Amino acid sequence: MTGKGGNGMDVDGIPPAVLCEELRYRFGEHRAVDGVSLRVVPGEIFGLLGPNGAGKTTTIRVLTTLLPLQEGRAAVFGVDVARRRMEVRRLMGYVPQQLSANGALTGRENVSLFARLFDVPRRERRDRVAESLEVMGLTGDADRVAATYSGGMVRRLELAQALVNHPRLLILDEPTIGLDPLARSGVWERLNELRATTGMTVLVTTHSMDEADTMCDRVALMHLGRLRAIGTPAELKSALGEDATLEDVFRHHAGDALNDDRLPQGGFSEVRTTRRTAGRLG
Ligand SMILES: Nc1ncnc2c1ncn2[C@@H]1O[C@H](COP(=O)(O)OP(=O)(O)OP(=O)(O)O)[C@@H](O)[C@H]1O
Repeated sequence: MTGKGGNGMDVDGIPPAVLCEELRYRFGEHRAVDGVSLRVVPGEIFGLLGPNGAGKTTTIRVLTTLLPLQEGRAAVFGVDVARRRMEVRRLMGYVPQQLSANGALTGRENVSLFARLFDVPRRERRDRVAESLEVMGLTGDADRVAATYSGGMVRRLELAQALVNHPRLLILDEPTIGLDPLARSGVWERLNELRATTGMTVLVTTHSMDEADTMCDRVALMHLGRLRAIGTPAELKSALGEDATLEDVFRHHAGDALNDDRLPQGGFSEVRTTRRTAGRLG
């Protein structure tokens, strides 16, 4: 990681892909995000980890400008999230936890819709849509309605939708939730290829410590609105002991939060965790 200079710039003059400084967000009296500071280096896959209710989605929603910035500072490639919202939106692709594809449309129609929403110039749309579908391995299935796709294909379709904008930063909220191991590795394979070919920065939230360990360059462990640890998976594990897993690291910093029923999880999170993406489209 490069060193830190003044006004959020890294010393080599390149702004971080994501910068959060003392970010806070409250829902009424409840502090969902409580003083989060982090920087994501351009080109890395950065994992924001934590149990239900940790504040991951709220952090992401502030970064994507879907929630207003209440306190602190956030910037994407040096562009201030509070003051230059439209510019920030143009820099990023976002795949939320909620379904963002329409089962009644074909894969190609779904991606075309996003190309229009993102204002991709009309003469470039066809090629951009085809390119995004190709990158996500969906060319052969592009003209089938999405309701016939498997869960893994739906997730890759949602990634294709987010990519049609040629974003510099891709933000993914639980991209592999509800998918079987094969579909999970399919999604990660495509993300890795994408990063290798475009140098795109990826910010991903996940509950899965195993996935984060293998797939992320660096991770931040979040619990009850605060960051408890940040570093490469190897650094975090070796600081704890020779055979430590990332899950051990998490337990060290956050107790038994990974399966603590007393946490403010809410029924909806439970449903989200277990539902199958394909089923949602049927
Ligand atoms: N719209 C809302 N109104 C009130 N409280 C909310 C709202 N959205 C989230 N919260 C609360 O804020 C806290 C952080 O929620 P958030 O969704 O950011 O966590 P998370 O780490 O993304 O969890 P999950 O993995 O379940 O998505 C939780 O306690 C949650 O109940």
